Amino acid sequence: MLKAVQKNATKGDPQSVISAIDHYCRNKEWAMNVGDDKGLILDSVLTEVNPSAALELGTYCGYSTVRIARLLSPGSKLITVEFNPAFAAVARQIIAYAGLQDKVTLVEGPSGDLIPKLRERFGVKSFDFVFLDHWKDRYLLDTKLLEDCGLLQKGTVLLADNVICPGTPEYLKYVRSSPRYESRYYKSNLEYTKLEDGLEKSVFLG
Ligand SMILES: Cc1ncnc2c1ncn2[C@@H]1O[C@H](/C=C/CNC(=O)c2cc(-c3ccc(F)cc3)cc(O)c2O)[C@@H](O)[C@H]1O
Ligand SMILES: [Mg+2]
Repeated sequence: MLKAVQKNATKGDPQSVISAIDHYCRNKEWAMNVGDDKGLILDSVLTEVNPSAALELGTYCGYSTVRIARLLSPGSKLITVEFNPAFAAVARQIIAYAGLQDKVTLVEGPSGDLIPKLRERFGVKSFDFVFLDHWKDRYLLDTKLLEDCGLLQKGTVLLADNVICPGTPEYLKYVRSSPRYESRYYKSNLEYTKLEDGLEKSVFLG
């Protein structure tokens, strides 16, 4: 994937990096990026929220990191969390190739350990936007951890990938039944396939 970006994308042009990855993953080797179909929904929700402080759980190779960071207003920041050093190393290069390194802080380690430290380490008061795309059985745990750490404020938008495939049943049940969230499902398809998948947008009500 990184070679495809270096070969086919233009340095400093995030859209060309996104297109290079999508082309590679559609034609050469599937990978678990949010992809171009769900990516358009991510773009529109992000543009609507226009966050000054955004969090991504599960950087992987940085595809959604680039999608998010390219749409941030000047001065806004994205913190992305990844515990696999090999994936983090690739992501850093892809983020830098897109020229977005000044907007992105990639933190290496498990989300459960890092979330309670984000305030003291990065001076984050709270997040306006959270993209969940890491291990599916961590979505609910980490959402509750974000609540308990006071990192969500009234109006914070959580956007979760893969709520159908592979699926995140407990997380969905929680955000759809809790009076503290206003939740909505955006139907789409699993990246680079015709299978159904979708994103769940949940607004924290405080
Ligand atoms: C607690 C903790 N802390 C920090 N980093 C963490 C972390 N837990 C995981 N990570 C990191 O995040 C990524 C993991 C993403 C997991 N995503 C998926 O499993 C996934 C799978 C599919 C899929 C669908 C149909 C299939 F047939 C096969 C696969 C599609 C997707 O879009 C996915 O996101 C990966 O980079 C991992 O190191
Ligand atoms: Mg995903």
